[in-house]
Amino acid sequence: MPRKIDGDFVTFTQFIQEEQNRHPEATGDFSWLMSGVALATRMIGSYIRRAGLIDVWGDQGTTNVQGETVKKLDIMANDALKRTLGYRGNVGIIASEEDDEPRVISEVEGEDSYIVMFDPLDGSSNIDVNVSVGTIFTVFKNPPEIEGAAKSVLQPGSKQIAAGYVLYGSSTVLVYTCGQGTHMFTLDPQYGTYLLTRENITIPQHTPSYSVNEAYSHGFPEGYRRYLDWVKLEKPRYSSRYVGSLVADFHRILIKGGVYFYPETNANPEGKLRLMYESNPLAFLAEQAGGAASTGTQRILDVMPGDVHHRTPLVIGGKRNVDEVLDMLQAG
Ligand SMILES: O=P(O)(O)OC[C@H]1O[C@](O)(COP(=O)(O)O)[C@@H](O)[C@@H]1O
Ligand SMILES: [Mg+2]
Ligand SMILES: [Mg+2]
Repeated sequence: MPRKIDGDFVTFTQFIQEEQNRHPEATGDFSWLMSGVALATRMIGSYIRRAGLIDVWGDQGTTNVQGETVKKLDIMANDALKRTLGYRGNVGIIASEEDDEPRVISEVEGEDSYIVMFDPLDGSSNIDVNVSVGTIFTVFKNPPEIEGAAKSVLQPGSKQIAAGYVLYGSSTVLVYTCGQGTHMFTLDPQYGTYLLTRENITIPQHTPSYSVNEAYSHGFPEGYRRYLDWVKLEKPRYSSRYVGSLVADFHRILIKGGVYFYPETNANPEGKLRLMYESNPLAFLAEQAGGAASTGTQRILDVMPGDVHHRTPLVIGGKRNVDEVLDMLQAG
């Protein structure tokens, strides 16, 4: 059972406060920022749970900077995050999958100025069919010495100060790290509060399970095809799971282990997933849970981004599972 304080579950806000108390230099602004993220995800969760009762299904009728068809819920989620973060006063810059460029939202400077980047709705192709989707976020310090939002956001993932996601599934869970382990909170629908349910999660080192969209494997680099042939012959037999929502596929691996990969493909020669608000936050969570995350040739958190929508291949999961894939890639 999760840790309790005086017999009560630990709330997300209490947990952040505890972490901050371990940092005497912290000013408390950070927990105010995180409460903004938590509020926005509760709003997004309520839209998702009422899908069909309110108009959230279908396309918005526009295409985003990624060239993807934008869903109504992508925009509703994006607006919810921008609104709640906009009120915080300590968020200097935001960037989103759905916005062309990062934007300065307040002139706050110095130690208490943060950058927040997010994928407001992850797994868009699953919205209309009631399959789990998510929201992914990451927080960096806003470097006062760098001019302009476009440059300020270009920091390697190793500089993240916090990251997480919310999975809108059979229950709504928030998974979070600020570099002191990876922890999970479950939304109590009765009180609308995120409560600590798993602390210091550890990804199993090895689980015979992989997750990939094999429909594209003919376009994968040879090493990945070699891995897929190898796992099918291995004893005990590996199982395969693929939801098609990155957050849902990653969450299963966080709890049960295995490996997820989205390599370079013919359609996406640099990979499909975005470094800043998909691969980096999940890599931070995975490493804090004893797992690993790679581009196939480099640790994700060491990648220097070229721009805010930088794409990257991703191999993520239990350490030994990831090593098995990387060994196949190197065994060229
Ligand atoms: O349909 P594909 O090519 O397998 O891609 C699925 C992947 O694309 C994504 O939907 C991309 O994320 P968005 O939905 O946020 O654009 C991931 O969640 C998922 O893992
Ligand atoms: Mg996504
Ligand atoms: Mg998205």
